Amino acid sequence: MPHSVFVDGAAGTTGLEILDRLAGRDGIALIELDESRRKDEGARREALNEADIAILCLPDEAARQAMGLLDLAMGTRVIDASSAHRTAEGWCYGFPELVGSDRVAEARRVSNPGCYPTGFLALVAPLVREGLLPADWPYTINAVSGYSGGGKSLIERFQTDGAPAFRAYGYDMAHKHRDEMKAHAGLEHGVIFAPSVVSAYRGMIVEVPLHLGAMAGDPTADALRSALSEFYADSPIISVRDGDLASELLLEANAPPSDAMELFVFGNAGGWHARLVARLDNLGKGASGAAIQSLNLMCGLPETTGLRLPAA
Ligand SMILES: NC(=O)C1=CN([C@@H]2O[C@H](COP(=O)(O)OP(=O)(O)OC[C@H]3O[C@@H](n4cnc5c(N)ncnc54)[C@H](OP(=O)(O)O)[C@@H]3O)[C@@H](O)[C@H]2O)C=CC1
Ligand SMILES: CC(=O)N[C@@H](CCC(=O)OP(=O)(O)O)C(=O)O
Repeated sequence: MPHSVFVDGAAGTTGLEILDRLAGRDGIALIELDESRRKDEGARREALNEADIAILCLPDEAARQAMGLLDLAMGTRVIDASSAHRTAEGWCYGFPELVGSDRVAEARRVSNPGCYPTGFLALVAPLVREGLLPADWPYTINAVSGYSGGGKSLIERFQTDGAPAFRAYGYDMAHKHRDEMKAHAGLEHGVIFAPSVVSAYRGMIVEVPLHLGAMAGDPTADALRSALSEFYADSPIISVRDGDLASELLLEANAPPSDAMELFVFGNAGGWHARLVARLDNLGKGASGAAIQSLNLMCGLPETTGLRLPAA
């Protein structure tokens, strides 16, 4: 029997990329609502409850409302791409490399990680867990994203005459991703997060600069890189690159979709300064690709089925 899947918010940026990854896949039967019914509450209620798995690609408030439309007796499992449930009780954080594929495979409620937290957590969470980086450090994250990260409204803003070339934001110091980063890295302090947007459709670079020399235990950039390489050795999605090979990291204006994520650890000659960097597609491992990875696990399929990964 195929697994029936309903994407609520299928006409949005994340939803469309999920449909693209599901196109032509065996074992999946899509439940679709046409344009006239896609926001109709009754039609959505019916589709949500008919599905084996519902993927919510909605703004936070609409995602919470969708959860209220579910009849628990129907047993629909949920993957929520919004930030409504990322630190909520009873939800599995959909980052299989960090929480374990088995936990995602068995979960009834999976919260898809945010795009920026995906880069930050991939770099920092394993190193904190292994005691190589302190949990009580005041971490800072500098990041740049393609404009599709802001959904339809930001896409329109960046594709209209007079669009900015660069937009820095988050100056209220209260970006919604901060709690998610702190919670899932197991940190003691809130992070300082400096996000920005460039005039490229997709892609992001997330950087964590570190004064290693001021940390107890004197971790070195080489030690951090080795630990990450070992941690992700079996991952077909996350790879650790040799920092010596990169003197610059680029985002292409028209990059194709990718579900891969590359990690870099750059260190200075003395080894007391490091820059931990993740490069990923905000719509790939940062959103739609991650949702498909979780969907695959929940359906008992190989976790990379349907993902957009570069040829090995
Ligand atoms: N874009 C990205 O890179 C990432 C996005 N996310 C998250 O994924 C979710 C979706 O984001 P994104 O795709 O970018 O946003 P978009 O704005 O591109 O799409 C949201 C879609 O939801 C639809 N929608 C809004 N309210 C309702 C409702 N009540 N019922 C049914 N449909 C509704 C919108 O309809 P309409 O078309 O009429 O506006 C739109 O099609 C958000 O929570 C976002 O934070 C997470 C990680 C990365
Ligand atoms: C460029 C841009 O605007 N990005 C979004 C985050 C995108 C994302 O990860 O979405 P969630 O809302 O699901 O967390 C922002 O900063 O709010």
